[in-house]
Amino acid sequence: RFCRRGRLRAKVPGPTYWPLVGNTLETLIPHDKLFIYLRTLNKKYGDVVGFGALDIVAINIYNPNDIEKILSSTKYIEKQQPYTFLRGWLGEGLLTSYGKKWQRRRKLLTPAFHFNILRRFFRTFEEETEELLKKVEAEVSNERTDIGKLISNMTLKAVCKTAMGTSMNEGIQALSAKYFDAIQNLGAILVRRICTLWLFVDFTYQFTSYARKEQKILKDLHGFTRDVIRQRKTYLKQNPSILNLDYDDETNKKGRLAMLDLLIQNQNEGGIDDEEIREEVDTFMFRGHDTTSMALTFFIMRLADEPQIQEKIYQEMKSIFGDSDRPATMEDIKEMKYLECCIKESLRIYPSVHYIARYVTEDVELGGYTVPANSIIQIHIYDLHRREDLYPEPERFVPERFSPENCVNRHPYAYIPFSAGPRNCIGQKFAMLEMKTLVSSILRKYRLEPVTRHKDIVFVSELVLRSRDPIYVKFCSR
Ligand code: HEM
Repeated sequence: RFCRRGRLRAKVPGPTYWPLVGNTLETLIPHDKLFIYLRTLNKKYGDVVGFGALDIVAINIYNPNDIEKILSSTKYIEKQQPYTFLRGWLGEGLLTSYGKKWQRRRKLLTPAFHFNILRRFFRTFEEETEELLKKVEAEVSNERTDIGKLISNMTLKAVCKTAMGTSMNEGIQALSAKYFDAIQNLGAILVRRICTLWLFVDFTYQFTSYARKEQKILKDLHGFTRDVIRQRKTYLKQNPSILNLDYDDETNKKGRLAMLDLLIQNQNEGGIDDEEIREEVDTFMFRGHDTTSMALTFFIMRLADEPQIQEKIYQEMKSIFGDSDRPATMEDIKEMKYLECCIKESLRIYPSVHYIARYVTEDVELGGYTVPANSIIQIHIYDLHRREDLYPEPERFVPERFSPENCVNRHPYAYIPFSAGPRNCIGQKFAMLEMKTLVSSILRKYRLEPVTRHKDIVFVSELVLRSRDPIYVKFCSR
C-alpha cells in the first residue's frame, strides 16, 4: 500500500490480503477443494475480485461488459503468468505468444482451419468415429465403460491425422499413453505453481522437486511431437508434390495445406526453424485433443443422465437419416440443429477451457475500479456460464437456451467457451465438427445409460476442466 499500484489493488474487493503472502494461504488446499473455493469468490465479493501476493496483482472479472472490454480489444492480447509456466513445453506457440510474434503466427495458421480444409478433415473424423464405434461395440455387454480413455485416444488420433497429416503408426501409438499421463501430471504441477508463492516465482521454483519432475515430463512430451514431425517430413520428402500443389482450384491462391505442412512449407521458405515448428505442433496437439476430449466426455456423461434429451437427438437423427445407416455428410451435419444446441449447452456447463487470462500493460477501468498497469486479468469462464442472472437454474441442462430466439438478447460475451475477440479459439469449427460427427454416430447406434451421475462429479482445475474420478456410462444397442 506504499505505492500507487498497491493502493489501487487494495480498493478492489477480495479476500484478506496478508503482507507478502497476499492471498496464497487460502489456496494451499487439495485440488478439488481449491476448485470449490474459487467458485465462492464472485458470490462473496462481486463482479471484480482482487487477488495476489508479493508484487503480483491478479484481478478476476465476471461481468460480460468487463470481459468484452478485455477480450474484444487488440490492446489486451498480452499473456504473462500463468501462460509463461507453459513455455518450457509450448515455447512461444500460438497459445502462449503475444505481440508481433502472435500476429504473424495467427495470420500464417488461420488458413489451415478454413472451411475447405475442414471438409477434408471430415473424412478423417468419420474414419476415427468408425474405429471408435468398433470399440464401443465390444463394450456393449459391459456394465460400464470408462469413456474418457476411449475418447481421448480418438481425439488425439484425429488431430494427428488432420492437422499434422500423420498417421499414428505403432511407434507413435505406443507413446500416446505416456503422452496422456504427461499432460495430466504437467497440469497438476501448473495449478500448484499458480497457487503456491514459492513455486510461482521462477527463481525458487527451479530448485524444487516439481521443476525436476517437469523436466522429465517435457522429455516425453517433446519426444512424442518430434516423432510426429519427423514422420511427416519423411512423407513430404517422398511426396514433394503435396507442398507444390498448394493452390486453391477456384481462386488460384495458396491456402490448402494442413497445419504442419503449412509450417514445413514456411520453414522451406526460410520463415521458421525446427524449434518453432515443434512449439506449434505441441500447442495444437495439446489444444486440439484435450479440450475436445473433455468436452465430449462430459457431454456423453450428461446425455446418459438426460434420457429425454437423448431421445430428442435420436429423433432428429431419424428425421435426417430415416432407417438408413449410411454415413453422415457435411450437409447432414449442418441439419443437426438440436444436437448443436445440446453441445452448446454442454460447453456452457462443462467449458473444457474453464479459465483464461490476459496481462494489461496500462491502467484499465473494470467494474468501476481502476485496475493498475501490469496486472493479470483472470476470466473464470466456468463461473460466467453459471451466473443466475444470465442462465436461470444454471445447473439444469436446457438446450433451448441456445435456440436462435433465446440467443437474440444475450450479451455476446456471456457465453465464451471458445473465448472471443481476436484471440479466440482458432480450432472452434474443427471442434464442433468433430463433436457433432462423433456424438451423432454414437446415438444413431446406441442408447446411453448413466453410471456416473452428473451430480457426483468432483471437478478439478488443471490445464483443462477435469473430473477427479473416471467417468463411466453404459452403452446399449438400439
Ligand atoms: C471443445 C473444444 C475446444 C474448446 C472449449 C477450446 C477453447 C479455447 C479457448 C477458451 C481459447 C482461448 C485461450 C486463451 O485465451 O487462453 C482457445 C484458444 C486456442 N485453441 Fe481452442 N478450444 C477447443 C478446441 C480446439 C481445437 C480442436 C484446436 C486445434 C485443432 C484448438 C486450438 C487452439 C489454439 C491454438 C488456441 C490459441 C489461439 C490464439 O491465442 O490465437 N482449440 N481455445
